[in-house]
Amino acid sequence: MADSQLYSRLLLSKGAGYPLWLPEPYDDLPSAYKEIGAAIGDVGVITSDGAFDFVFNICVARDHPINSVGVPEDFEVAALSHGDIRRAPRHYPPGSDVSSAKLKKRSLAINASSGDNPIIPAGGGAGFSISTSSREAAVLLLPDGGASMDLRRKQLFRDYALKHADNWYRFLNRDLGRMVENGSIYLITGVDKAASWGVACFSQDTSDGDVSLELKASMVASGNIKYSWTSTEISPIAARAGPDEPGNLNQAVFLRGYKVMLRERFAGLRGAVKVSPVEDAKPRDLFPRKSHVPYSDVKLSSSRLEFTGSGSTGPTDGDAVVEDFPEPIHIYHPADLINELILQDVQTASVSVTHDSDWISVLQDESIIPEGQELYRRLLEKYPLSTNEEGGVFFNSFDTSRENSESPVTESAFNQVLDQNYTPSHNHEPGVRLLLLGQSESGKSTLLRQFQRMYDHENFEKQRILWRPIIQSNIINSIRTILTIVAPNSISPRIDSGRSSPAEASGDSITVPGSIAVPAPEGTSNSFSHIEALATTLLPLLDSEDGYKRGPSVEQNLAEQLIPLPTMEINAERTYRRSDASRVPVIGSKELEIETQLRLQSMCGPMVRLWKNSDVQAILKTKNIHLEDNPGFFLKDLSRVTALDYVPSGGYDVIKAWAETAEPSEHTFEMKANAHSPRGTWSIIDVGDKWLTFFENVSAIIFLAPLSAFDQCLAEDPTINRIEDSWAIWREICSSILLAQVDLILFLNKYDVLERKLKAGIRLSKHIVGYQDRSSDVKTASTYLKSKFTAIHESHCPKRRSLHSFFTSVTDASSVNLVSSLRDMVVRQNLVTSDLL
Ligand SMILES: Nc1nc2c(ncn2[C@@H]2O[C@H](COP(=O)(O)OP(=O)(O)OP(=O)(O)O)[C@@H](O)[C@H]2O)c(=O)[nH]1
Ligand SMILES: [Mg+2]
Repeated sequence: MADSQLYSRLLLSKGAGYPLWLPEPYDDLPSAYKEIGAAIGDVGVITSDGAFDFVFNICVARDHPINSVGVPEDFEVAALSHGDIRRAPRHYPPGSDVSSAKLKKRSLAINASSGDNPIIPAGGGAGFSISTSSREAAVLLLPDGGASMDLRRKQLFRDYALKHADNWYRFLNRDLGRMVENGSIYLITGVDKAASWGVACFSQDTSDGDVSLELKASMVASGNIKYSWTSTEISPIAARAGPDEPGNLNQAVFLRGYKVMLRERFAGLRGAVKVSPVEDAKPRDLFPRKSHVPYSDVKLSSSRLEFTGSGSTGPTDGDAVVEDFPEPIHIYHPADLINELILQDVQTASVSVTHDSDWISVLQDESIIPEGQELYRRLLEKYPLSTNEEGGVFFNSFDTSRENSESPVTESAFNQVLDQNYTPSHNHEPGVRLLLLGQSESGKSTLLRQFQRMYDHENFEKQRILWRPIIQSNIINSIRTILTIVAPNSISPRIDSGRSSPAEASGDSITVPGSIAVPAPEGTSNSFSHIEALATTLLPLLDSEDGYKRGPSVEQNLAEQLIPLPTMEINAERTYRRSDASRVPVIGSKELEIETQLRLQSMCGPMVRLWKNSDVQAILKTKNIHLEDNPGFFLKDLSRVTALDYVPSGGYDVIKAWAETAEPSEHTFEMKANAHSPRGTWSIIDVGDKWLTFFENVSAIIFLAPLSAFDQCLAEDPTINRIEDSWAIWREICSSILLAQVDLILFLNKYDVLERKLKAGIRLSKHIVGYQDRSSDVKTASTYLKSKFTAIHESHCPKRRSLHSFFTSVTDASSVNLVSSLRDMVVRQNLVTSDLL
């Protein structure tokens, strides 16, 4: 089987439409077409090498440059209304794959030691490696992601196709001499497009260990990234990558539409139709051995095609019959046999159309698509076959009552649709796309919440209650931190085993390796036994956290409108995340949440006493622990947040709550017009630590650097100061060639905490050697830290660009104003072209 056939056959079962082995537009097509690639309204055929051979488009006028090949005689424009096209610009996030088999995928590390320019494609690292142990597989890899667009009002095209089918075949075969087989004409109603892709497939008789491939990025002269496959196992794998000239979102990886078939008007032909039993059918068996080529008046003399002349059993009116393919390469498309079977069953019909969504809707999670006859059987069970007055037949999978209520077509609305369909790729991404970057706990999610609070207020309000388990977990964490320091002997056995009972734990004989022994300040033995007693009382609380089941992160649970992005394996050296998974707040069941709230309420008194205890405060101070500045600190609000009817407040609790971002997510906001900025859609991506994977079509990056982290080290490497780590990430972002065009906004965050720490006497010079003996006031310190960031920016940017930097405390309500001025700035600085807003 040809590679293209194997590939499409394996990926058809994914239900995304017809997969193209050759996503790039053919070179000889009109340049206006090549720029945008396949689009809604295209009429063409799938070729045996797995491409879409475009002929004309029904949505634009006959003299549109796209229709330079010509249009059928009775051509009329298929008029669409505004809103008829549903667009999902980021349907495929960068680094996505569509694969027929289980795949191990990894982003490749950039080899920093090679001294190469760091090329960081959108997919992260220097490309991807994939491997599978399956016997056969087809895979589509989209390093830069992809968009999808679909016609909402498909009925319009269905009726159009039924009406014009005859004309189309006449035009293609008689006028253009294309010799397209009956059933092959495809009217496109939906397409998935990408700017880059890799496709691969193989099939081998025996499974011989893993098959692996690497899709690697390289930069071409235009400055764009091009991908190519490398493999050590050339033999069984067919693989392609493209495009050759990257830059446009014009590569069609999946098509959806109507397949159109005419009734074969000759008895001899109908008799030749052979339908194989479903169980042992192979793709080529599913097609008639004689193919009908309607309206061809070409004298066919090749061995493949034979014109059988006129006569009672042969074609007349210039029709041709393709006879006896020596090794026919039929392009397998599920809709083809369905159309044939429909026409067999409905003898009065002269033309049949089947939409891809019809057969997709009867797929049942199968790894290989069932044969057409089985699909036809399922379709008959699900939808009625309907005919129209002109002799057209189709599966009626639509709610026709809705069809009649469609809004009338207007000229301007139609033009808008054309614009949507035919504007060049860089204009395809409407609105502002902001990427939030920065080391862990830098304030990315907090800033996002400020955006949500301001611009998606209704949802933000609705979601407040969902933060309660997170806040519960934050409180318990704070108590655990205190007890670990002030009463290690009481709680450490629990930390170790998580299971020992309070009776066991309180025994003096238990020795705890690694626990911190804090000497009791003189004359405080009474107080210390009081602390021990409090610790024993509070121990069950620590257990209650252990009862939390691992679950999705709060970001995943929060809102339906969040678009989850895929988790990718990222090179460990490039993650700046602490690896302590036990710190990830998780959400358990509602019952557990209520139970925990009850416990918290019943222990509110002991918790307050523990926190307020002067010895506890003294010990924390001696050990330089400033709990108030730790993420998720709620001990000052205990009586409020432990109330049974507690609902987190939006302005304070939700903003202060601490939940490590486990999964990247994208959030969309509809921004209303204000005095400075027009209306527009903004999307903000909070990537957690998976940041290398996402920067396609980003308008600006907001980099958050927590200034207060100057006295902290990375948990995973205590030799690295967190501020220095921030500088290292910043350097990497500034120097990236691929980000050279992206505007950078620097948030020097947690200014409030920096100020408190300095006032508390923590000296910057003790932790940042270069600070030397400068003054310890917050102004001097913050200006110094900022100058380090700006110097890195200046010396590492591949080309000059301005930097917008701010001192921020994104937890403060005032940062809402900053967010709104940021909005104006993003617009003013022309970070996006104004026509998009
Ligand atoms: N006081 C203060 N706290 C802040 C500030 N910014 C963030 N925080 C707190 O710091 C903690 C971490 O903030 P997040 O927004 O979760 O940090 P992040 O960058 O999303 O962290 P990850 O998801 O782990 O990568 C939260 O508890 C915030 O309330 C700030 O400017 N001032
Ligand atoms: Mg976060």
